[in-house]
Amino acid sequence: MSDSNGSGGPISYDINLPYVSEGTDASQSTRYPEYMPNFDKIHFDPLKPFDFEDPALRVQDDSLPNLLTADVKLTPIQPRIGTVAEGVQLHSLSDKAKDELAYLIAKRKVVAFPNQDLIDAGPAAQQEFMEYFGKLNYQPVSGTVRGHPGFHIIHRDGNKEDIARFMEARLTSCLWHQDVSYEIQPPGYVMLGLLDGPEVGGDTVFASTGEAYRRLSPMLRTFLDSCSTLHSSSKMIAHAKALGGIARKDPVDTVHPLVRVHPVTGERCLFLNGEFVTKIVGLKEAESKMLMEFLLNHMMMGHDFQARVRWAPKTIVMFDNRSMIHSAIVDYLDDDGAAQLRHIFRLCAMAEKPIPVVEPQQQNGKATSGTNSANGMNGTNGMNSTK
Ligand SMILES: O=C(O)CCC(=O)C(=O)O
Ligand SMILES: [Fe+2]
Repeated sequence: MSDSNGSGGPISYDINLPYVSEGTDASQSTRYPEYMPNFDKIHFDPLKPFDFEDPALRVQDDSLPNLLTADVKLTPIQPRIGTVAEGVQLHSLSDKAKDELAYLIAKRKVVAFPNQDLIDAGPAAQQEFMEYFGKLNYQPVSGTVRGHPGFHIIHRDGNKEDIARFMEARLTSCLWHQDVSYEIQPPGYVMLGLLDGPEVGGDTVFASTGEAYRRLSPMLRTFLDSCSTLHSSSKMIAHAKALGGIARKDPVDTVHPLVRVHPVTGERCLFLNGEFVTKIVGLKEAESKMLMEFLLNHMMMGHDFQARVRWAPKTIVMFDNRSMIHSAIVDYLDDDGAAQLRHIFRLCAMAEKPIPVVEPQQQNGKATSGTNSANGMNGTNGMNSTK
């Protein structure tokens, strides 16, 4: 597919591919050797359909009394998106508080939790925590934690040659994407946990795909509401294999709506990224390429609907993969172009099959504008952004 990241070259996903080969002495390059990327040869069957109910829909009281106790302080990162939540320990939340956590993330889209005990609670506790929010994704190509296949591990330390090769044909390290968008039920709530990282740099940047949608003209929105796109993991898997990596799953190709309705907020969100989407179904090649480039550029350029998260070790960030597109920022290089240590894990909780605005049968001429309002909770809810 065409370039969406300003490099002029084809898009690949190799910035997340292994930088530590088997046999590397892990203890030299991390305080968390258990989380060094593992590439044991395991094969997973395709994900079967599963029932999903968003935990946020169980919330009765939008003041979130179980989560936002007196010692919790919420600070907005940007007025409408992003919150830093101090005083919450994810590890000790009740189920009711977890429902409210889902609600908070659905509303604010990305929430950072500094100083989390959960970081030191180990992979089993972290996986169990995220299983509350949906079925865990097992990563097809990237490093994981042995015995805990829900983990996707990024470990960068040095990697001078890899980074130089990666940057050879590109202008930026940014790869804007939604995680695992090619699955039939792609992730909703996603957790990132920083084990170790540079003092400055290595932020993660997020853009609101709902606000990106709302900025478009009503005429274009109506057209996009009826479009669908092809998401595929084929290229990522072929690329991993070409580099001598493993593939734990067969490629998955899925057609998704280009605009999806959020099951909690009712918001319509663009669902399109530069990593996995290969085309807009039904358009001619040039039309599809042009429209995808336009929409991706719009999301990447819209600094007035973006938020950047700054990290410190033991910070956990949770975000909503249905209403956000995001990118890592690899700017923590020394003068020689070698990366400082950054070691982070990701756990993705798979959610609903993306809800279209226009049901496919309506697209065949019966109706032109759908009004799938999902499950309410749209508009104000009295939740202050600081507490
Ligand atoms: O490293 C980061 O900041 C984000 C990583 C990411 O987006 C991913 O691995 O899917
Ligand atoms: Fe990601």
